Amino acid sequence: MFFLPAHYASHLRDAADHLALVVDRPHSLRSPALTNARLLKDSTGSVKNSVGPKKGEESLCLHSDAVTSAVPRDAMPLQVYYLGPPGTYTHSIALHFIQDGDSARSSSTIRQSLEDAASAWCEDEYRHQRSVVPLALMPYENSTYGLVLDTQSTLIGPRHGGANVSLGSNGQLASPSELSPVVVAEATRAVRHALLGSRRARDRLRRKDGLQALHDLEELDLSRVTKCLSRPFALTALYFVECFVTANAFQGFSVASTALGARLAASTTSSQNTWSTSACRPSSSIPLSAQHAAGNGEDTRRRSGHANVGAASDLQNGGHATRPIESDKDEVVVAIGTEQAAEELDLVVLQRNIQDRDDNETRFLLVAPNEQVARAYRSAHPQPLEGSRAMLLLRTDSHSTNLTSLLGALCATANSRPDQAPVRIRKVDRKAFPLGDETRALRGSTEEERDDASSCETAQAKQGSAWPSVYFVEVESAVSSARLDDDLQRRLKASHDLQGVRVLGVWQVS
Ligand SMILES: O=C(O)C(=O)Cc1ccccc1
Repeated sequence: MFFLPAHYASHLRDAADHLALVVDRPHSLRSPALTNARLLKDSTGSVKNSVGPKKGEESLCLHSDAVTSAVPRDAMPLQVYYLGPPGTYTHSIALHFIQDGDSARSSSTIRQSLEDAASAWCEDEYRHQRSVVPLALMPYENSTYGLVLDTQSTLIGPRHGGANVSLGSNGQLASPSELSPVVVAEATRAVRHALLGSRRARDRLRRKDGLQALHDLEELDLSRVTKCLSRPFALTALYFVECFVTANAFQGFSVASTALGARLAASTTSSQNTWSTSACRPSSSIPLSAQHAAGNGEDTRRRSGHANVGAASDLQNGGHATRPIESDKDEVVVAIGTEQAAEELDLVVLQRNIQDRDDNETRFLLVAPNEQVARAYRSAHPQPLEGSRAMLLLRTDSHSTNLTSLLGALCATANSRPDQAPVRIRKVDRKAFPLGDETRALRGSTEEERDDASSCETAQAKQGSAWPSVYFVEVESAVSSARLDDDLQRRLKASHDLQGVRVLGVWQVS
């Protein structure tokens, strides 16, 4: 595979009538596809496109026998870790994203996906080889629900979020220096929620003849549902859930991922419920994450484009079973998730498209566990010359931080110097650490971390209700990501107002 500037695409379109033309989504995580034409070797020559074009931005992906694959296939394959088990939204984005030779692997939590990527890198190091570029794919924000808090905590890094040494699923240790997340790409995808259940659940929900329809949902009487499992973003942001879960007084349960909810719903096939409170919590206590084993499902993209899905591990083995969730023989448990989860788990789609809005989207970030991996990714995926975005991180001890001077310094420095590219501040998010569990997590195991934590708490005590916070500042520029990176680093060094700001990643956008 090789890359051409986008304007060559129209010439190729005219000239190569034996080539099938495909429009590839420009903001696919496969970064070169963002603005460049891609030529892919394909034995069928048929149009292949699983993701459509977006808002008129097009890059062309041409398939033909006649074209030799010129993207360096000697480049290391990507290994993309995602929040599992297979069938999550993140999984489906990972599948869209990976190509020949790349693989997607399931992790139990969002944080674990980064730790797994870090330990895959360490494992290679240990074997004195470089076989893969391990990355974590993380949902960052949903247009209806908002920010994904576990992703934010993970991006802040182990120093601020918990343990400073972590163990990947492969048992490999990743040290703090190996876990320093760097964002390398992003993708935004529409969310299509489906209501999923077992065949038994479907049979129990079927309306009996003569029963007055309570709502217009096919022949199913959803008022008979007793429990609904999903990730908080689906449980709390749906009018559907409000109507059928809350109004009918059935309980919503928050689980670590939508596919985990589906798996638990699938396992409720007998009157005796088999899942435990360690796997899911009533949604009133959102946000909570089940720290369950999510299976070691691995998808390896084959030339045919199909994925091999690995077997899922037994959920009950990974958790710390406490007490079973109360259930009786009339239990009807459903889940909200992807239609792919129904396929993975042999569940029935009880209702599709239950999202509030069709323009509901989730934005995902592709994250390298450290700068070395980010460099390996970038060298295999040349960045285009224009259009980039960066995420900056600022940790403060209070919420009275002078954002005006911070943001002002970011822009003023840039705009007042002709040799620097204008930078536009796109958005600012904040993750607060109120005195509580998260602040306690700041008490790391090293002296430095304990000092950090206690200085936060002292500052809080002095300032009354002030919370230590981390700000995520996203900036955009028309220049290349390499140039923006250079510019930002220089600005951070030059401005006193920007002390303490760290660049969490610079990547291309179309
Ligand atoms: O649970 C899932 O299916 C996920 O992929 C996680 C997630 C969390 C928030 C928004 C989108 C996806």
